[in-house]
Amino acid sequence: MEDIPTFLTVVALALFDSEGRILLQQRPAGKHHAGLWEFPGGKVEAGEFPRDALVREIEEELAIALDPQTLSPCHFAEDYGHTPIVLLLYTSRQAGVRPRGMDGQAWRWSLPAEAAALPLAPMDRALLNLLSDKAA
Ligand SMILES: Nc1nc2c([nH]c(=O)n2[C@@H]2O[C@H](COP(=O)(O)OP(=O)(O)OP(=O)(O)O)[C@@H](O)[C@H]2O)c(=O)[nH]1
Repeated sequence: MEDIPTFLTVVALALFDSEGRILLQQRPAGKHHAGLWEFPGGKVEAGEFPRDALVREIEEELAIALDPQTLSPCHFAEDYGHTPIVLLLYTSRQAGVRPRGMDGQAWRWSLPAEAAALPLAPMDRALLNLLSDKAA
């Protein structure tokens, strides 16, 4: 059997603030799905565990030192497009976070209803609906 994964694993974070808002970022120009809003995160690299990949991505993208102890596995989504992807969504309520867009990307805190009105990355609308009950 070939030692090649059949799908990409992507990890993403729904970070809640004390008002039940979620941190979203806009995919930068030049990337796949540029301009769409998403939960911060990215691809799990070979040899990495998902939550380590998430801590790395959040540091790289938003200069947030995420405490892994605050992470809870929450939902997953799948997209069987050209490159099949399984996205693992975690939540965190880590306090005192001050994001910086390290790729020059925009970011915002949004209530679930506000987030639903944004143009979202493909798998995110379903994930947002599942998250809405966790906002309060
Ligand atoms: N990070 C992230 N990716 C998402 C979300 N929803 C969703 O459909 N995706 C898709 O999952 C894939 C993740 O790739 P990515 O581009 O974020 O990963 P990465 O930062 O490691 O990519 P790179 O290779 O450009 O550095 C993209 O096709 C992206 O559009 C989401 O909420 N967060």
